[in-house]
Amino acid sequence: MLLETDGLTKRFGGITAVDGVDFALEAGELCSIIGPNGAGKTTFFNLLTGVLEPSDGRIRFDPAGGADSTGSNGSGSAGDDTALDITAASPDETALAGIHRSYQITNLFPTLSVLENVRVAAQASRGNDSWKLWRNVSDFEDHYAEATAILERIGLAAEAETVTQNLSHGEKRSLEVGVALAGDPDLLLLDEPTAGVSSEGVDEVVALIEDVAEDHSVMLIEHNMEVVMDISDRIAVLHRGELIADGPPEDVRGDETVQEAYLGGYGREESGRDGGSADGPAESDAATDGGRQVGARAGRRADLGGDRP
Ligand SMILES: Nc1ncnc2c1ncn2[C@@H]1O[C@H](COP(=O)(O)OP(=O)(O)OP(=O)(O)O)[C@@H](O)[C@H]1O
Repeated sequence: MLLETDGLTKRFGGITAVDGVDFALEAGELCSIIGPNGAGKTTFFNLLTGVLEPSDGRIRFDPAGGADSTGSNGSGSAGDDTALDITAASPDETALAGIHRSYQITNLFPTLSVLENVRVAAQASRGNDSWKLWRNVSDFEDHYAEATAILERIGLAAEAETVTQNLSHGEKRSLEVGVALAGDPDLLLLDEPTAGVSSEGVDEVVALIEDVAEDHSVMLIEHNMEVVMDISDRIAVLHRGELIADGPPEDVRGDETVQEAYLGGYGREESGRDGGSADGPAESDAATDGGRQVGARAGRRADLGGDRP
């Protein structure tokens, strides 16, 4: 197990934003967190990254156990000796432990170049030592090389010298993912990476998430249900701070409680149109919906393999 929460709770005065959540993530999973506005999704991310301290409960993170479990279907446990208790960790500490995050509202340096945004993140991800004035010049070269490789991966190599504020909204969201990738985290938390992105841009951001999920564990907050149903290995549903469902997309889509709390009929219509396929929307349906190719994530892995720097 890579990440485990046990009774995780956050209260703000009389509001319980996250309410006794028991959640676990296996290494290599892409798990989407969905739920209505105010369900507690961002608060959950804020707890996992140390932005907020829990009122109750515990968070454990086990990159070593997670690494061991890759390929063996999660034999490690966050209860093993290698697990870190990050319940009270600061954002710096969770980042150094291997949890990086992108934000709902863009969090880039607008006047720096695209390359500089990633290079600075690569430098910062090495911890405080990398800021020392007498640091080795080869550190700069390493950070530069890492940033360049990340730009290749996120499709922004041609924009390396562009001032960030001149990027399109979709490109900025991709760059956010690039910044989160710097320092090679074990777990990436992506907060609404497609928010505000045009339909053509959504395709690119989704392809990037799928690519990144090939060699990282990913948790994704996303309101676009087509994206969520398409790319998730698993979906966890929060409602009024409680985890009301947690399972594969087809199970969550068919869950009556989830339908009532959030989906409001989504997927029932899909089942009617595509003959009840459990693998998500049919290709023909998706082609009329923004032209985006859909299909089970596992089915696309072969296409994506080997393209990365
Ligand atoms: N710092 C805060 N102080 C007080 N209440 C807060 C704070 N942050 C969040 N809340 C409350 O906690 C609840 C959960 O909010 P949260 O932002 O986590 O929901 P969400 O599921 O991310 O919503 P959205 O989809 O709209 O982003 C809401 O009732 C919200 O008003």
